[in-house]
Amino acid sequence: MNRITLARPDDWHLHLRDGAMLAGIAPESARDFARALIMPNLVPPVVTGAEAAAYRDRVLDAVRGADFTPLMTLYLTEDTDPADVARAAADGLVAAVKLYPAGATTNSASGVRDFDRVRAVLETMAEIGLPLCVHGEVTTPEVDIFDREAVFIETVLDPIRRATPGLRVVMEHITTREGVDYVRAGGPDLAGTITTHHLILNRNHILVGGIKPHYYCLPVAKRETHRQALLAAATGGESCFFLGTDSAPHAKGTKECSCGCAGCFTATNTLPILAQVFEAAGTLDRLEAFTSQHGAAFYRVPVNSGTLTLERSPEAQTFPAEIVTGAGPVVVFDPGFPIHWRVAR
Ligand SMILES: NC(=O)N[C@@H](CC(=O)O)C(=O)O
Ligand SMILES: [Zn+2]
Ligand SMILES: [Zn+2]
Repeated sequence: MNRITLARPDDWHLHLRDGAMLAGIAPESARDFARALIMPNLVPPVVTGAEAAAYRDRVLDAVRGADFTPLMTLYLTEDTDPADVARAAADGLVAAVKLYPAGATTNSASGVRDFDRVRAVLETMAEIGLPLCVHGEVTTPEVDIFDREAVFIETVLDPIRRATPGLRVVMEHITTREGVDYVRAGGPDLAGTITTHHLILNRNHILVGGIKPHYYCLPVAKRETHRQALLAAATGGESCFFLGTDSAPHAKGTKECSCGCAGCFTATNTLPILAQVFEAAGTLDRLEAFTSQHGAAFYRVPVNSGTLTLERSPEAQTFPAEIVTGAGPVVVFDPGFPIHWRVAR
């Protein structure tokens, strides 16, 4: 197959930042994606409906003219007001609430420490059907970083779900076989997003032959067996798994330094990379389900009416190595193998 046409894709987990970074990188997503779920981990975070409305306007300014709808999220804190969440959902302003365990990842200092303190918000969300998106890692210093997702499922996520019947949950950027198995067994109220880079990277890619700061993200890539489980989940056609790129721009200098930031920037070339990965797996016919259908179904929005066509050429494609922004250059994810697909313009 040399050409494939999909309903326009959605990115169900995207970081667009703010200010000069937002202005520089938002077009990279708006070019190929019709909608994206915009993460609220700004500094300070997007906590209230009013803050989400203002941020949505800034995102719309940044993509000026593009056919792109930002779906906003609220950052869950121990002080979040359930009534404000319910209002923002009823107004169609927010599509989800995001749970960051305090200290788990980039800009998560305002996250949740005591899960009992967010019980009322979670109960309201269960009543109105508003999904909770979860960064699923414990932050306990004793727990090994490669085990943090699996331990989170057992000690945090499963208890929350049992205590809050009807709560709809998305386990974001799953990185382990345990995550895949938990989502698969979780029934219609549970889904999992999978990133582009976690379909490609295992932990060797980060560490063997020299440290690769642009392959460092959280949750960190795991052993090859876990990557294979993620690949089987993404390409297997099961409706509980869909694309959330977690494209997370950081200025080059803040990744290439002695304490580099976590995040891979994949917005620019995600769809060509995914076409290559699905083709290699012999499942190109399931790419559209992963990029454009399953997520829409979980979030109860129609599949996009526009289309996007990918075409294959014998020669490898080249993509920009960096995106220039007013906040510094952002290095574009390099999968480490040739990509023969490009988006037809
Ligand atoms: N994934 C990352 O490594 N980083 C994300 C935060 C996140 O999604 O956890 C970021 O905001 O940079
Ligand atoms: Zn995260
Ligand atoms: Zn993220």
